[in-house]
Amino acid sequence: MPAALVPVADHVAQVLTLADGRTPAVETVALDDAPGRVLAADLLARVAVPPFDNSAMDGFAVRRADLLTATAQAPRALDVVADLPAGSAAQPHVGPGQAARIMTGAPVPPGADAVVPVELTVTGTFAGGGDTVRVEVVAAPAEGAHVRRAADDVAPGDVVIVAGMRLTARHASAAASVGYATLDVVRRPRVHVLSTGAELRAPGEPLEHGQIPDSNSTLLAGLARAAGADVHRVGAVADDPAALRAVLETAAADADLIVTSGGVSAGAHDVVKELLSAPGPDGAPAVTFTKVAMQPGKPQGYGRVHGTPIVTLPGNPVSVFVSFEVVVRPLLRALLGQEPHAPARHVVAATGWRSPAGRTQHVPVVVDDDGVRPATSGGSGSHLVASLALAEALAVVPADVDEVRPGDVLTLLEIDR
Ligand SMILES: Nc1nc2c(c(=O)[nH]1)N[C@H]1C(S)=C(S)[C@@H](COP(=O)(O)OP(=O)(O)OC[C@H]3O[C@@H](n4cnc5c(N)ncnc54)[C@H](O)[C@@H]3O)O[C@H]1N2
Ligand code: MOO
Repeated sequence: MPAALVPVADHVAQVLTLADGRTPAVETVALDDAPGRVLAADLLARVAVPPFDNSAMDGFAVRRADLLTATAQAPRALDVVADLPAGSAAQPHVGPGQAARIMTGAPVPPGADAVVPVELTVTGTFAGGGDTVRVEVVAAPAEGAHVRRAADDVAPGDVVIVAGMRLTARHASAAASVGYATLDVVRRPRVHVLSTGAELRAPGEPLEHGQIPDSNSTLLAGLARAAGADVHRVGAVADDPAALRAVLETAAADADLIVTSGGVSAGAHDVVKELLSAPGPDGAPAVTFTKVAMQPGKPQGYGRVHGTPIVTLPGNPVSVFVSFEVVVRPLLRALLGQEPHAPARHVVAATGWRSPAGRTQHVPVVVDDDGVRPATSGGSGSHLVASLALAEALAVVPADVDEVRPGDVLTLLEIDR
């Protein structure tokens, strides 16, 4: 009787042990280079946002108490004692019956407690050169009107970005706004990606009967790079144990993680399994090959080669994609000092489909207003690599469900992150 399939969560937990005891190395990058990187430590504001009380409008900084009775019929006149453009370092005192002309972003001067927009004034021309002119205000401002308070957004010492965050342009701009020109980020894990199979040719090469393009190494390299890794794509290695051994030795010397595809099932030429099942110096196999209760992606392996973590994925291209999302991405996240699993979202099925009993199904889906539906009529077929480009997410069907019905709630794995 065949051995029971390993539940997906148990397998992922085993693979994650490859990251145990590894502390991510840290490096400093300029803000422009920060998007795509992972923040190494909580970022505390060095300066407040805004750093000072400032005007939200072009107009006049005033004392509200002067203007309580101001209306269009009975405007209130004030003496204009200063002109404050954004960037002004001047701090003129605004006394009773006075105003300062002020532009958006300029510091609100001492004594003033509200800003009247220029549209609510009738004679707001300013003579310049320090001359005192008068402005008429036609409405009473609300308390603190159009004043953006210092530290409205964050105060010095506030946590602005938490460690482990995958940085975007928004994070880089937040860091700039609180006083940083550089950020400490996690060094990218070095990942070597290779494919195995005698049938594989490099993309674009002419194909003889029986041959196919190596699409898996392109897929894995792109996914790992987008997840934050520094990737070396080895490409395709023939089904030859000596050649594979040599490639793996080179990879182990350079990489933090090796990811392979193909050669892990029950075939006569499954070279990855054949080579790496052999016991290491202490007698224990360095790589464990197993069958996981998932579809696609059942045959899997994980372990170490010369001490370097390795994950061996099955060869079918959709299996590779699903395996990356389910198995490799959590490991990469762990190597980057992130929580292995991003928070799950839920969706409803817009249509029904079959799912293999006893295996968690991961179906490439498109996401519409009424829910998700398989991206191709072939569902989760593991060879449908060209149509995989249509997918917008993976829908997860639990192992104990063999039929999805319209309206069923499913977990959604986001892709292209
Ligand atoms: N007797 C059994 N046969 C198979 C089993 C099984 O349990 N018993 N499992 C099936 C499942 S499920 C999968 S998945 C595949 C996995 O096989 P391998 O990991 O050994 O992969 P290969 O045989 O090398 O290739 C499978 C398939 O994928 C194509 N392929 C491989 N590499 C690439 C690449 N780099 N780019 C594009 N396409 C690739 C390859 O040509 C094959 O068609 O085994 C089943 N068989
Ligand atoms: O589990 Mo295999 O990956 O069906 O296709």
